[in-house]
Amino acid sequence: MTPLLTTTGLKKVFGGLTAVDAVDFAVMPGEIRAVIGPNGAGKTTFVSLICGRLPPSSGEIRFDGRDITGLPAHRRVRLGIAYTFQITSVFANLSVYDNVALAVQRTAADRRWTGSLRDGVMSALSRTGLAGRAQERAGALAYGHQRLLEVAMGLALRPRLLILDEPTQGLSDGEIESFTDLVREIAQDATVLLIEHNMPVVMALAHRITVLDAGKVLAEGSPEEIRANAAVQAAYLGATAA
Ligand SMILES: Nc1ncnc2c1ncn2[C@@H]1O[C@H](COP(=O)(O)OP(=O)(O)OP(=O)(O)O)[C@@H](O)[C@H]1O
Repeated sequence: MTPLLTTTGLKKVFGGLTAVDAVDFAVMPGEIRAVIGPNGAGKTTFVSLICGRLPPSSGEIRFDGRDITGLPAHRRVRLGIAYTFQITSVFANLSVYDNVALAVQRTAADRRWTGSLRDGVMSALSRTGLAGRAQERAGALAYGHQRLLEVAMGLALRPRLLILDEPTQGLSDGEIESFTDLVREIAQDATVLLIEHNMPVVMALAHRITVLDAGKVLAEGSPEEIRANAAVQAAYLGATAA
């Protein structure tokens, strides 16, 4: 099987700071991959390079065998890369329904969604548990529900690779549980790249985990391997995981 996504020698330098430092990375189709690491490790910068929000300083990104390093973000969305932002990117004054409708329209314009607008919106809202809030103003939703709305907007883009950046931040314990089920369901027809600080969520969901530290890959492996890795414990896990 060939990887869906690879990065080779991927690097991002901000002034004197190397935020992502020569990262070689590969994700297989259908995988749920978690990227973890201490604050400032370079996780958000790394996924921003993958989705095209930031240009790399050097290195290469391939998606489905194709070199996408120079492609603008909107072209990557068309290829099936969707990124839910760490900072809520919903339109506060539009309804929940209309926010998702914008994503469905975009997908329909690319002919990647051929059903009705309403079916596309309601399917994404049902999967995220937001169907009952379709007519609410997005800005009036609780923070956790706004995060779910972002996931619904990401799903409406019908991605092959869904990048979730700290999706459980601000969710209650019950919401985290349903979110975990949702990610498993999403992974039945998409590949998931998950940046997450909540270690129980990471350990429950990820097939494999990549640990970044100071922009470099410190370790990579199954949840069991990462849990047992002494270098990871020293850099990170000891402080945050039970
Ligand atoms: N636009 C930017 N300009 C300058 N420095 C930046 C910029 N974006 C990020 N950095 C720096 O790059 C480093 C990596 O940041 P990044 O946000 O990618 O880390 P992170 O692992 O996602 O952290 P967190 O877990 O806190 O979100 C940090 O030192 C940060 O201050």
